[in-house]
Amino acid sequence: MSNAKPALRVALLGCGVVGSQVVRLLREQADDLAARVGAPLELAGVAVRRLGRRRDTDVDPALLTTDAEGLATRDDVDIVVEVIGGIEPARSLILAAMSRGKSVVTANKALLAEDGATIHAAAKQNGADLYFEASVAGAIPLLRPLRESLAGDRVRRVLGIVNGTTNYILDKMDSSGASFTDALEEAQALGYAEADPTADVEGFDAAAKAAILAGIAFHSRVTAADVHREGITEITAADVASAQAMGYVIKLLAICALSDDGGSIGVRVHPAMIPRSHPLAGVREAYNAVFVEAESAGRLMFYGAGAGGAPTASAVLGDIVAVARNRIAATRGPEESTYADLKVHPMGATTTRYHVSVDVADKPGVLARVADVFAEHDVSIQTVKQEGRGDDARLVLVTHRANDAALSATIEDLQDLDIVRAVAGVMRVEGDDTP
Ligand SMILES: NC(=O)C1=CN([C@@H]2O[C@H](COP(=O)(O)OP(=O)(O)OC[C@H]3O[C@@H](n4cnc5c(N)ncnc54)[C@H](OP(=O)(O)O)[C@@H]3O)[C@@H](O)[C@H]2O)C=CC1
Ligand SMILES: N[C@@H](CC=O)C(=O)O
Repeated sequence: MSNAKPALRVALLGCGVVGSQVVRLLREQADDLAARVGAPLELAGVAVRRLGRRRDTDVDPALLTTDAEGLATRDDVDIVVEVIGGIEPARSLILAAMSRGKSVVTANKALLAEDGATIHAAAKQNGADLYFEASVAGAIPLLRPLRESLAGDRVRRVLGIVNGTTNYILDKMDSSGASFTDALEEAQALGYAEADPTADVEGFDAAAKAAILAGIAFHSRVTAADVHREGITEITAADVASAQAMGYVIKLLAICALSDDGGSIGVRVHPAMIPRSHPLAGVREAYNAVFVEAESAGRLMFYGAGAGGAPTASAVLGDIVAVARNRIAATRGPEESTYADLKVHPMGATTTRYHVSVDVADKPGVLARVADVFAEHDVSIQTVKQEGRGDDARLVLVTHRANDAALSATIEDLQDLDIVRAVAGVMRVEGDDTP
């Protein structure tokens, strides 16, 4: 009598940048996967929007369908992998699959950050597995370490680069002086950018990832709407060059941090100047890197490919193996943990540092009047430099940490001073105090 377990059948919803690589890996690694799972994994079908479209890998045409719901709910399907993206129809498809007892693997950060509550509740109600490692930082194992390996610790901060497209763009602008538009086109051609790159360059993608990270790290429900978000579309080649001249590099950072009293969380995504000696400054191209700071573990760094078909498919495959093993063992992975129920505090209540360039009239008393405005808002100046420019001068100030609301009020009041020609640049500074 044979001990071979029957195959586990996988329905793939979406066969684009990520899905086509999932198909390839399921085929090329079939024997290894079967050995690791303890049963073969068989592709039951592949749902797409356009049947005739050219794919990046060979897909048996007999497996292709446009009836995603029919496939996701078929009786002969055990595992549903959603790599369509967006809110609908992805949400309805996942819910339909769970209601029919399927295990679900998804890479869909937009959906989890907007309506994770519904998806997690359905997983719980139906006793279904929900794995989503690929939704944050592509290939990097980050969610499972947070959910499982660090379950015995207290995370205080998660900080890093979680969007490959914007890192690619900022890196190209920094290393070759490329324009924003040229660098974005390259990132799109390489498959890093979302279908609509607005999600990347305006920081929505990073904000969705920050919401997922904060929710897991702090055992609370955090949605994309809770995240303070600024993108990189306003950053010019001149900003990049001026940061470079001062020994800084501009990166789009996601920062999720517990307040000092541990009673709330700050979750923000914005461009920031970091010193070129900081480890995040060396994160090039579409790579991602995330620091997790936990009370007992100290500082951990996770680094790797944050976007692209094959790296993301690696994370999807890892989840497929995990849910397949769970099905064979008749068990489930960990449920969502939101017991701490911490609230997200507004950006104004966060402490940050600013780098400010102000064009002023070059005459006596100007520096004192500018310094007075900072003092009125209780913002302490760390360094100030002055460059002459004919009748005008440029003051470049870097502050100490201060309340973000006080920093922005300082900028508003500076703009009202008669000796100020223009506030030429304002950017947050991170990393001087965090290697
Ligand atoms: N690209 C990346 O680097 C990463 C992506 N992700 C996430 O992975 C997911 C997939 O991304 P990606 O592969 O880049 O996206 P693509 O746009 O490349 O692929 C989307 C796929 O979904 C199919 N599709 C769209 N609408 C439907 C529908 N109504 N029914 C059935 N199929 C449909 C498309 O079909 P057709 O091919 O016929 O148009 C296409 O095959 C997203 O959630 C994304 O955020 C996560 C990490 C990294
Ligand atoms: N567009 C995203 C893809 C992965 O999530 C990125 O650039 O990081």
